[in-house]
Amino acid sequence: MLLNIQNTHTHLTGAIKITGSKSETNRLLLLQALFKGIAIENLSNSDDGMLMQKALLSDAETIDIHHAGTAMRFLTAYFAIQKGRKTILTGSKRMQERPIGILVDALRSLGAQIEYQKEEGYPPLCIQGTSLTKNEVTLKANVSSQYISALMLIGATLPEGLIITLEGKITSVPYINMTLQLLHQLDIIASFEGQSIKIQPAALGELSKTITVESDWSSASYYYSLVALMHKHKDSHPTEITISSYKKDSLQGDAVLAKIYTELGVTSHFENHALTLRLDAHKELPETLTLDLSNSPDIAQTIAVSCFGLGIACDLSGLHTLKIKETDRLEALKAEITKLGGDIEVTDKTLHLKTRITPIKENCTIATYHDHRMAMAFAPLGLFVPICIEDAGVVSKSYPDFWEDLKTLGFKQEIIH
Ligand SMILES: O=C(O)C1=C[C@@H](OP(=O)(O)O)[C@@H](O)[C@H](O)C1
Ligand SMILES: C=C(OP(=O)(O)O)C(=O)O
Repeated sequence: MLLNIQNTHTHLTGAIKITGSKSETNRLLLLQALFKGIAIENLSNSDDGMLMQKALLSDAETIDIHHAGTAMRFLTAYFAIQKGRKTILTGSKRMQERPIGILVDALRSLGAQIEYQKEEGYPPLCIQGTSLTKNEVTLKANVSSQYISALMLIGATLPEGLIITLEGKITSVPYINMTLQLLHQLDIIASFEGQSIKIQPAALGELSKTITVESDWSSASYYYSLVALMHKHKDSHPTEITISSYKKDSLQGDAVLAKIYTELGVTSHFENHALTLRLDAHKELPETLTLDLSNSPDIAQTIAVSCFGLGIACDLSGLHTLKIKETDRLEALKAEITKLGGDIEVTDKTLHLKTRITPIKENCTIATYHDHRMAMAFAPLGLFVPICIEDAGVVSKSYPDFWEDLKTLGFKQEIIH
């Protein structure tokens, strides 16, 4: 579906309800399958969350997880400990290009039986479930934190628990802390200090807990971007978008958005789980926004596009994980921002955008590369020019209601056949 979107209104106000964090949902669903007695509220309605749920309920031999990277990694650990069960775990063409060797090696060193079906180091996997015999493992921590969270999630089910030693610079640290905090909420004794994670064994089936998932902060990023981009109308009506349900003390690293976007003139106000984003029309924008995003890789696209829209430069670092996500996000950003008239350079871990001196090109078609975040990150530019988003349905990976929610903010949308 090719979608042409635009918002010519000179003011932006609205209230939007976003469903639960995809990351928290994926963790809690897996923990729920391992430890009976967990109830979850405000689950994510994302495709990835649904796929995770379906996979955990299925007794089929072949499980296809499509584009859901977190689910792929977590389920590899889960099926590795399903004694006596054989599972072929596969995914989309892109999933078969996303590396999983570090996790497979770690699980094998604990006693897991996992074979590659096609290329060494990549899905699909043939997993023969068994009891893991060891309780100590060492793995590289600089490629994806999902490998580490996957091990942490099964750690408490092992008879002696699990000690994980991390090698190298740890990437996406808040996601490891999120896993740790959720284990704590289930009264599992676990620690993460320096390069070492320790998980104590826990009794299976003894829990009785209800956990409410906070709404998804990565999805909130697109509203931060919209409010920031209203700088062009700063002399007109107040800009204010309320999103729910959020809290100040989040488990999600992407909550750093509140701090980052103050630089771009967006203030955040929490009240009774509602988060109101307001434009601070007097804020003087920086010439260059400089950020290390190694702790919050999923908001890199939003921030790059916000800066492009505002016409300011940005220097983003810590982007080494972007190349192995739904697409090579660095190359995708470069291609699409260039198409719109931007001057952008990328390396394999950084992005440098120059101050924009020419107007944004109108009626460009943004390619989305099977990546939900490409579609959603570029959509706010519809505040400036009509913009076409290719394969707009791709947003369902994390935020199926995105286009409907944008409509409520006055975005006109036309499907082009
Ligand atoms: O654990 C998680 O829920 C996630 C971890 C991050 O991946 P990396 O650790 O590979 O950066 C993030 O990009 C992904 O969307 C979700
Ligand atoms: C990278 C992402 O997801 P995953 O790795 O779970 O596919 C994402 O949602 O931006």
